[in-house]
Amino acid sequence: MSEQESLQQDAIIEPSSDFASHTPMMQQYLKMKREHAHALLFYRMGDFYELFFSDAHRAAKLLGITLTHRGKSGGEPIPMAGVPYHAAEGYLARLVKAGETVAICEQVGEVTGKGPVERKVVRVLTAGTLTDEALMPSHRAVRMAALCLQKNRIGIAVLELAAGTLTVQELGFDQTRLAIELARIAPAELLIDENTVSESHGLKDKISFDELKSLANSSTNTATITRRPNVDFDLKNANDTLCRQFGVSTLSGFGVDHLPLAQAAAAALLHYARETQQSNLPHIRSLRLESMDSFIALDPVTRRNLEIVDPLFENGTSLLALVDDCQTAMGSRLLARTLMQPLRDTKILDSRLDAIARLKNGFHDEPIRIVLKNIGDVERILGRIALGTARPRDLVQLRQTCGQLPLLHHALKPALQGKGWEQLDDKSLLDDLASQLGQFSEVYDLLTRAIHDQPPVLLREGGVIADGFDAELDELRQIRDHASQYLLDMETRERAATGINTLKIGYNRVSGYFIELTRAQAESAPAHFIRRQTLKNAERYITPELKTFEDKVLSSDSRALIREKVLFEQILDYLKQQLAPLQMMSSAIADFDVLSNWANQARLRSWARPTFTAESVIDIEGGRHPVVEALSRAPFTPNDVFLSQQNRLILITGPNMGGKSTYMRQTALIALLAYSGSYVPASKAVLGPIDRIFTRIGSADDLSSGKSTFMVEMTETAQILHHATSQSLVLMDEVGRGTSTYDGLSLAWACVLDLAKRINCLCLFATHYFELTELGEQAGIENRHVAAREINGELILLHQVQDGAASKSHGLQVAKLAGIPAPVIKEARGRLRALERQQALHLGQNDLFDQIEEPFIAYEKNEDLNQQNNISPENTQVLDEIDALNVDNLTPKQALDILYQLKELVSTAKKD
Ligand SMILES: Nc1ncnc2c1ncn2[C@@H]1O[C@H](COP(=O)(O)OP(=O)(O)OP(=O)(O)O)[C@@H](O)[C@H]1O
Repeated sequence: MSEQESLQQDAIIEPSSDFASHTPMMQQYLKMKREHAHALLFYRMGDFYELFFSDAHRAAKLLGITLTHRGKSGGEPIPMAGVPYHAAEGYLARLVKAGETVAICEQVGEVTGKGPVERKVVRVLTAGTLTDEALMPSHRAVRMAALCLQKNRIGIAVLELAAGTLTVQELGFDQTRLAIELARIAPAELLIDENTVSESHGLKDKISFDELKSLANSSTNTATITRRPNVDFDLKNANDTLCRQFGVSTLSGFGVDHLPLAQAAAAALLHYARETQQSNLPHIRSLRLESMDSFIALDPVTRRNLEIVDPLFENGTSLLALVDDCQTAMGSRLLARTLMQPLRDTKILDSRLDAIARLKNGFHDEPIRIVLKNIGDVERILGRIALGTARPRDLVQLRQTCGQLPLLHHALKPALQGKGWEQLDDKSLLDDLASQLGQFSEVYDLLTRAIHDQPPVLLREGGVIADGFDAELDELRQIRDHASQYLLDMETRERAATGINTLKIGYNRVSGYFIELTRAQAESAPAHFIRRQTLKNAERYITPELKTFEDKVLSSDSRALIREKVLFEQILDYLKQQLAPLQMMSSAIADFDVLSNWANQARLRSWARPTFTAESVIDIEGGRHPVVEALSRAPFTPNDVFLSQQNRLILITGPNMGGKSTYMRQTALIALLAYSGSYVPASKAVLGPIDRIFTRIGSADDLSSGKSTFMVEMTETAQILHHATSQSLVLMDEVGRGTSTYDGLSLAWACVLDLAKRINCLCLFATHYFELTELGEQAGIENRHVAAREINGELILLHQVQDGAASKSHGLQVAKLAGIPAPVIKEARGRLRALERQQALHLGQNDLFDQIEEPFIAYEKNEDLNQQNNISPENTQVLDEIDALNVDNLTPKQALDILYQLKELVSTAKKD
């Protein structure tokens, strides 16, 4: 067994508890590890980060790196794993993705030769506090949330550290609402008070720990749960913490002074961010109060079903992926946020739609988008500037962005002047945003003068600060680069001054630089030559000038680096002073990007501007499903939807593959897009208020939660029946199909009535139960169907939604299309007829599993029989019908009905 294998298999060695028995370096390590017990400690050793003891085992396992050992502790080898510092980012990214917290410990002191170099944990990386470019996805925001629960209320705070945005809300505790909020926020890390949560009691007995975990890790998000000290959530201190952060004496300006739990949650986030970043977070300058009532609520199931941000299947396309053609990463992230939280305030939406109209109609978005292409991710760059972790190339991108601002103002001009402007508003959003952009010519000038055109990735590599920016740095570089020329020049000068032509300037490691004269010439040495060394035939001197030069040359490289660092820090300090207007500029750019993107999408895809009304309606003409339309090669068939005060529920019937799900989803997506402030895939869309979108679409076994398909279906249905209101949009696809026919039918029946009559919501209900279409006679419920034709036995799906119920299911034809073998289809057809006959005869079957009264002949046998007797299947059917009749039990009305049916069968057979 190799040493590596034996180490992997060994029990994890813990450090000896006798502190004094460790080497000074190990003592330093252990002290630091004690302070960061829950983190993997990356301990800097020269060009490596090293991990020891159990950290080494863990890192070796997670990263697949070699586990070895360094030195001994209590007579045992110390397990060690290491990664080179210059390649650390990739490893860090993998660890954080795996949910680990990593403390980075750097050497901060000088090497003195006495004891270990001073070290300090400079940063702690956690899933929710990432800000490094290489560690986070560029198009997805990384957010961290904190929950503070007391009695029946909960405070929720959300921090996006890289962008410096902090939002809070406080609401009555309700698990469903919490689920909706966590799905909207999609935090990467969730902080909770260690005193209020336990494995056995969950969060103050209100929600079990497993439930909380599953809310934090819904189908659309994965979050690490981090327990934090109770004191971080202290209600009394929270106000102070926040006031200090924002430099105010009261929080009333933020509208949160009466929300102690929201404050406590926000304070907990700040404590954590400060601790992990070792920074006072200067870019977090305010706090925004949110209310979940300002958004259309979307639970995790609905987000998933509608494939808003993530597709249901790996190769699928989400709505976001389809419509995101933003030119900047900030724009893409804002677009995702916009779709994640559709707004209910139609005034804000209308102002955004006005802006899109103006951009789109005059084609003004095109030049804007061209300029935006050259703009960097300033939002995150500013975050790194504030945290002191900005890198040279961050400043290059900031410079480039500032350089683009005059071009952006120029590109905006026609849009601001109002050409192509439809519905003029007094106060235009575009004007507001343009005024927030600013010019930043000073920042641009400074960065142009200060930062090299193409600096290296890291400051410590040198060559970041441009030549000509700082005289001291220039001189140091000059000395370093031109030392030999300088010496030659000095030599020429000294020869001329002394008249000694053999004067030489030399260097050796012991004495450094010197001027050498022959013994004979030594007498002519001028007074400022200071004797250093006497040789057999020569004298060596130093001069003040040469001494200064020597000091400069010998240390010029490291001094140049130190000087560069000082200058870089000064530039960061200068930029920190400008954070507020720079952040405003970056947020305006993101807005322009999103608005231009919507304008471009609307034009490309022929989308129409939606209108909002106070009446509870959904009136869509020529609606299309944006993703199906874009991805399908065949032309998409547009369809109308009309739901109003009188028509609350549409029952949709029709064949499989007919387009029922597509029709329902497109209705929800049109509403979602409209309430995200976008044009929509329809020729007209008028929408009334919507408080929440619910979906019960498709189903997959949720084996991890131990729920069967039917159980999942019923749980989701129950949620809807409990929580939908008259302003909710509800999509129900084939409810009841997961159980026996009659059970399912009865449930679906009762659900339709409850949705339409009691809840009175806006509802689309797709079903294969034709019996349900009877309900279409009732007030508020309307039958519609997806049309299909059978021509010469071939099924043609028209995807057109028409009034009335479907007349036929065509299930077997669709099965045939799907490639079910012909004998199976034939068998199914026979079975179907028998079933239909029984239904027609009102013999009633309690359950599909009951024995059908009539003995059924297997299809092969049946076929033989038909051939023998030369009886067509239709004839057999008619004869079977008659044979199965129990004439004595029939009422005159039933007898007449059967006669009609038989006649229908015969005439259909004749036509075929
Ligand atoms: N309006 C339309 N225009 C063009 N193609 C469409 C339209 N609606 C649906 N389709 C196509 O038909 C396919 C099936 O649609 P959909 O899944 O909505 O059918 P369905 O009626 O819900 O089927 P099932 O009852 O089997 O669930 C879609 O994937 C799409 O390719």
